[in-house]
Amino acid sequence: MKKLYKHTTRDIFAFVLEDQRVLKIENIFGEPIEIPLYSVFFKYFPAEQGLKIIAVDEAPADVMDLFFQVLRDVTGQDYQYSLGQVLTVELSGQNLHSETVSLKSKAQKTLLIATRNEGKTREFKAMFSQLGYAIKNLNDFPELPDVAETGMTFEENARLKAETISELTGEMVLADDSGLMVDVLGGLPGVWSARFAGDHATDAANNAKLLHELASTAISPEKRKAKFHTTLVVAAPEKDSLVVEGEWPGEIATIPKGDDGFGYDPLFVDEETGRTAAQMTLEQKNQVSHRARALKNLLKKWPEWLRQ
Ligand SMILES: O=P(O)(O)OP(=O)(O)OP(=O)(O)OC[C@H]1O[C@@H](n2cnc3c(O)ncnc32)[C@H](O)[C@@H]1O
Ligand SMILES: [Mg+2]
Repeated sequence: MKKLYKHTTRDIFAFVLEDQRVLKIENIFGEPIEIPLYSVFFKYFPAEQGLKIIAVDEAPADVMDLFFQVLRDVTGQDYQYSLGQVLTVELSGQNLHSETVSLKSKAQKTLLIATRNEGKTREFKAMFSQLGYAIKNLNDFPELPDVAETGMTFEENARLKAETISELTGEMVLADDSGLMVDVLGGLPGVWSARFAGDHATDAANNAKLLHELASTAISPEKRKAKFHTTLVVAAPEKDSLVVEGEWPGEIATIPKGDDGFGYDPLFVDEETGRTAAQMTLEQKNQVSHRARALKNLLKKWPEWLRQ
């Protein structure tokens, strides 16, 4: 028999999941509840075990309370917490953990993007803020693992990132796998864009390698045709993932230009305007980029997919 925990006054229940390292928080009747407990869960909850919390009404502070009650019970440690702008966890009067949090207001939804790339995240933040979503990425959850991109296609890698993190958190998760595809290089660097000049290569090293590869073979502009590609995957528990793509045609400049953006932006010349992506403001890039086009395709399918 699973041990069932219940909040002292509210109809909020919890039980421990054996052999499943997830934290699932469900709200039966209302909106999904956003509660900043993942870091604490992955840090302190016994390894190999998960927790499912079911709330009958939306009461984030009481869900917190029940979570810490269970944590104390399963660890035998007297963890205490306080919650304001910052969530702190204490043991025997000693501060163990501090994290800036905002308990979700009903109007604002949060979407987790399975990326550690702050350049991508900035672009998504701007695009999603117009849709009423706040964005978090994996840098907000240091306890979540890095997902190895072992796939040979953008879709395989985007699925790996979205589905792994969704399984671990029990939340809906978006992932982006993207890259630059240069015609004369047969589509390279493609899925290897982040690692073109070697594992953990800097953007500058990747750009230098690209210029080097094109120096002898591709002198004329028509030989320097390229496109940016994005595949987006949204994964959620008990659902088949949603997959969409977007592409942005252009060519590779002979010298880097512009200071904005990230990655290959200083070398990627937009076909329409002749400017590099790094010469555009974030807003301008978000009108035309591969990521923006993929998001547009996502928004066409997302509402129907959410209803399924
Ligand atoms: O996997 P995550 O954590 O999302 O971050 P990443 O940087 O490894 O991202 P990818 O695996 O999708 O690799 C894509 C690489 O392609 C490049 N890239 C993707 N989109 C870009 C853009 O909009 N502008 C410039 N370069 C981009 C950039 O070098 C990225 O590191
Ligand atoms: Mg990556």
